[in-house]
Amino acid sequence: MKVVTGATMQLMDKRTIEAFGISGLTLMENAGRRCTEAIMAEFGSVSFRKAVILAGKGNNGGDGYVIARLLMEQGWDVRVFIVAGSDEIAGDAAINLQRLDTEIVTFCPVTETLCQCVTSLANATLVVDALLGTGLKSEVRGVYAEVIDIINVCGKPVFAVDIPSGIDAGSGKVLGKAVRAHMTVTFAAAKLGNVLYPGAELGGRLLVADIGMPAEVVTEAAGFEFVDYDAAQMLLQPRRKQAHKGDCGHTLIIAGSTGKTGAAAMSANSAVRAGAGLVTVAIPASLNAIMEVKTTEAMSLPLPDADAGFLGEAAYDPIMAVAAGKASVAIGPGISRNPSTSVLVQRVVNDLDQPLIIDADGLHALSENREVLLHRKSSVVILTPHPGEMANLAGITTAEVEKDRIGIAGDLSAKYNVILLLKGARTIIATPDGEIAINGSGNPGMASGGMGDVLTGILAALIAQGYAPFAACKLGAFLHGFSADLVAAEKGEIGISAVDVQEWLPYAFKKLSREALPMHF
Ligand SMILES: NC(=O)C1=CN([C@@H]2O[C@H](COP(=O)(O)OP(=O)(O)OC[C@H]3O[C@@H](n4cnc5c(N)ncnc54)[C@H](O)[C@@H]3O)[C@@H](O)[C@H]2O)[C@@H](O)CC1
Ligand SMILES: [K+]
Repeated sequence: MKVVTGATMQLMDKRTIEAFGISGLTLMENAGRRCTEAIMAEFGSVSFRKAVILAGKGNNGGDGYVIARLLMEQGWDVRVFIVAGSDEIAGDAAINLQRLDTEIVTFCPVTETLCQCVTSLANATLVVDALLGTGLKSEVRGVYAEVIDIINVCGKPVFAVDIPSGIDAGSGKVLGKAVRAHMTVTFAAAKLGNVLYPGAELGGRLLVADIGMPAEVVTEAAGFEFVDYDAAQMLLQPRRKQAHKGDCGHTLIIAGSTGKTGAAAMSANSAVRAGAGLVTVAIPASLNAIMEVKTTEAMSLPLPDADAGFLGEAAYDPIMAVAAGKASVAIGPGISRNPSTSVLVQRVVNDLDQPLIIDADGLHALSENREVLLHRKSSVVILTPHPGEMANLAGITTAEVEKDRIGIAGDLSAKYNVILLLKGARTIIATPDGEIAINGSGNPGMASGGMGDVLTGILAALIAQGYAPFAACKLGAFLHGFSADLVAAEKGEIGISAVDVQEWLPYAFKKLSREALPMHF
């Protein structure tokens, strides 16, 4: 699904009107009609049908007037409250306002005029939020903020036009105060504010409506890819019926140290569950016995131990030897932050030419010597930081990362010529040539240790199976979250463990597959 900023949507509107001769009035009519259809689909069968429409002074309000007219045509009782004076409404919105019976319209430019609105809401079937859309420019204050409070406490289903009022369409952030909607109908393409948190949560169920914008305007607009179920399904490749393990790739995972053998085991076992043909997990020799127990399908490879259960430079030669011919190499989960381990990671990342996935303590090692990324031999490097690791890599604070996740991920990806997968609620995947994908799966139950190790294993396995790097990251991030969603559907969100997500991966693949189940004769 395509996602754009509010500013891009305004350019798309402009191009549609100027280059294709489709008027703003037509777009507004279509927008209002699509919203009305969605309302009728949801509430058309209720016996008492009263809509209270709260409109702002701009075109979002204009959509609200169209909805008012069309719902009245369907026999609804409609009341429109406009948070502005009558002289403030202009353009297409004014034309649609004139089409309404003046008796149903009340202007509420100041707080004192809001009591009628509150009274009217008491017996409403639903409230339509047409206060502010992509034109929101600043923090919501004054009478707009009070109306948002009224909407949020009224206890009625809330239908948001384009985006919940108060959400910044370019970031999903709440500008001062925002409406909490049950459902949002957005137009032509989703806005970032519809899919990024907290906007995504405040919008409720999202529908993207076709308002007659030419397909080329939508496809050619600068934007982002939202990886939802349909998009992930398109990425999943069927496996050849004659496939053998040699076709499915051999991945090497270099991981683990004393106290963190679980990270190595989860990465290795997740690579198995994500379909790698063969998995070798390279660990410090003193941990081999426990690794043999924690992994069954994966082969463990004991490496020279620097001391009590961590790797140092003595492991460099054996790693280079065993990595030869591997389809992918993952390095970092639980590998420790010992100085000698960090030096080893830096040398290995510098010298290996296999596709690399670098996570966790591996990223810490790179933060201490970022130049390695510029001098490395491998043409495919995927970094999978969480916001704290990203902050270290970029030399900024975690708060700064969270302020502009897409921008920071994009910048670092271009700077180091790597695919940057920035984890979090709505994982961002950035490529050096400027592509950005946003993952749509996952749930708060994933906020627990080990989830990143599972993702590393999934990515290592997908790359080993021959997926192109960007496709592997999009599909891998989706499967990771989708598997957790399947676990949550069964067990609930709280208490989900990373191993649960690992073990549900085959079900996630199965649910995503377009293939019929194999028939056995
Ligand atoms: N041709 C078009 O441009 C179309 C626009 N459409 C609708 O129009 C919306 C965008 O319309 P507009 O650009 O008129 O803007 P909005 O209707 O989103 O904003 C309304 C007005 O609020 C003001 N404003 C900004 N921040 C504010 C704040 N914090 N507090 C109070 N007022 C604030 C702005 O100055 C603007 O005049 C879209 O979200 C969509 O709903 C649709 O009708 C489809 C076609
Ligand atoms: K709105």
